Amino acid sequence: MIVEPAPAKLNLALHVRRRREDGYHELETLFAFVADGDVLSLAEAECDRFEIVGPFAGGLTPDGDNLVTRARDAFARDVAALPPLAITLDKRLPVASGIGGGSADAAAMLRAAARLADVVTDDPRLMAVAAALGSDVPACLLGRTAFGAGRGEDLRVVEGLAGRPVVLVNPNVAVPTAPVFGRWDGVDRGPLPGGDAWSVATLGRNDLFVPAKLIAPVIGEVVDALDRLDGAVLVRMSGSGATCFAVFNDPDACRAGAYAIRAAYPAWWCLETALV
Ligand SMILES: C[C@@](CO)(OP(=O)(O)O)[C@H](O)COP(=O)(O)OP(=O)(O)OC[C@H]1O[C@@H](n2ccc(N)nc2=O)[C@H](O)[C@@H]1O
Ligand SMILES: Nc1ncnc2c1ncn2[C@@H]1O[C@H](COP(=O)(O)OP(=O)(O)O)[C@@H](O)[C@H]1O
Repeated sequence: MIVEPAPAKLNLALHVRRRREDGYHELETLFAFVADGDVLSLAEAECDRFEIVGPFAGGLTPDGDNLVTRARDAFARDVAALPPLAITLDKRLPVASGIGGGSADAAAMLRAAARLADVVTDDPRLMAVAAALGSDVPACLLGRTAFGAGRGEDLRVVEGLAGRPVVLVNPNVAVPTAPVFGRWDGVDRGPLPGGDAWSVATLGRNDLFVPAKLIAPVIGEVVDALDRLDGAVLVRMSGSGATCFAVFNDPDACRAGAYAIRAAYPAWWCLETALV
C-alpha cells in the first residue's frame, strides 16, 4: 500500500500580466504548500478501481472525469506501464476552491506512480505530463515554495517560509477557475516585487480577487473576517478563490483565529495548519 499526501497549495501572491493567444494568462505567482490536504492511497489489485471518500467526496463523482485517473492514464501512456491499482482518494479539501485540490491529487498520483514504476521524480517526462494535466500540477508535483511564471509551470524554488502558521477559510462556495480569469479586466498592475519570499508575499497582490468577488461576493466577507483576527500578518485570497488565508507569526494566535472563525461562521470550512 502506498499512501501519498496531496497538500493544499496557496498562491501567497498572484499577479496576472496578460492574456495569451491560447486563452491562458501569463502569471507571476508565489506558490506555497501547507501541512494538510487530500490523501491518496494505492494498492495493487486485480483490476483498476477508483473510489472517493472523505468530507468533500460528495463534490465529485468517482465515475466522472477525475484528475487522479487522468494522471494515472497519462503516466501509463507517456512514462511507464503501471499494474492494475485500487486507488482511494480521501477528499479533505473543498472542490474548486483556489487551493489546487485536484492539481495536488494529480501530482500525488504521479509521485506514487513514479515510485511504483521506479521512475525518478525529477524525470523530465513527469513534469511534461504534469503540465499537460493542468497549470498548477507542476507546482504541486514540486510541492515546495516556488515562484511560478508562464501558465504557472515555469518554477523557481525559494526558501524561507516553512513553519509559519496559517488559517485557510472557504465559505463553502465552489468557484470555477475559467470564469474568474474571464472577468479579469486586462489591466497589467505590474510584476511581483523583488526581495525575499516573505517580502514578495506581503508586498504582492492577488489580481483575481476583484474578478472572483464579482462571482462570489461572500469572498469579501471572508477577507474582512480574517483581517479582524488578532495577530494576522498577511490576509489574502488564494488562486481564483474562494479560499482565503491568514498567516500568523504566533501559533497560539493562529489557533485563536481559527477558533474565532469557527464560532462566528460555523457554515464555513476552516483549516488551521502551517506552511511547509
Ligand atoms: C488560478 C490558479 C493559480 O495557481 O489556481 P486555482 O485557482 O485553480 O487553484 C491556476 O493558475 C489555475 O490552474 P489550474 O486549476 O491547473 O488551471 P487549468 O486547468 O490549467 O486551467 C483552467 C482554466 O483556467 C484558465 N487559466 C488557467 C491558468 C492560467 N495561467 N491562465 C488561465 O487563463 C483558463 O481559462 C483555463 O481553461
Ligand atoms: N480529484 C479532484 N479534486 C478536485 N477537483 C477535481 C478533481 N478531479 C477533477 N476535478 C475537477 O477540477 C475542478 C477544479 O478543482 P480544484 O483543483 O479543486 O480547484 P482549484 O484549483 O480552484 O482549487 C473541479 O471543478 C472538478 O470538477
